[in-house]
Amino acid sequence: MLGAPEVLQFGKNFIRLIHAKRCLDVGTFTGASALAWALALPTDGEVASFDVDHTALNAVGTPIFDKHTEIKQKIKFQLGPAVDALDKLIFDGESGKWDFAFIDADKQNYPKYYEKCMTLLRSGGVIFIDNALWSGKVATDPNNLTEMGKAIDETNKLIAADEKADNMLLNLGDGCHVVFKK
Ligand SMILES: C[S@@+](CC[C@H](N)C(=O)[O-])C[C@H]1O[C@@H](n2cnc3c(N)ncnc32)[C@H](O)[C@@H]1O
Repeated sequence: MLGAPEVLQFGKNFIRLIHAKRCLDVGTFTGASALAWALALPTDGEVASFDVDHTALNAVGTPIFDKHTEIKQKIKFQLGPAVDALDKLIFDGESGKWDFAFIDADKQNYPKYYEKCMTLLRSGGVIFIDNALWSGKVATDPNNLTEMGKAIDETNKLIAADEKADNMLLNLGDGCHVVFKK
């Protein structure tokens, strides 16, 4: 599912506010979130977008990106598990060199995505975690969560307890957990 338009717009505003140049996009789907970040970045900005499946990207996003090469040249779409891709960036010495991350792939891996994106972000960088309220269930029905809901709840608690971060969990879209790396 696409990120909610208000979440994508909010992210674009943050990217401009923190003068971001390098964005991690965990979960490509059609490429809508990668497009949003690319539109907010300067000409020399870059988005690394990860997904295990490029069916939706090829069907919906690629025909649009092909017509707009100035946007396409800012985005690198990588096929494969995002955990592996983030680990490779860390292995390649990319820690502390990214400005913004959007976490919006498989929910079970959210805690791992959070930790890896925190490693990759510079001080002052920002992470958005999408679906952080999980239709409100993490607040209203915390004892009856699915495995996906439990992973989101775990991530929210991990963030709240993280001394390396300041955070705000917003009722925006399906919940947007905004994290500031100190
Ligand atoms: C909610 S969609 C992403 C939507 C996109 N961020 C947007 O706003 O347009 C989630 C995506 O995560 C991908 N995904 C699922 N498991 C994954 C994994 N292990 N690694 C990378 N991507 C994964 C799915 O294939 C799906 O396209």
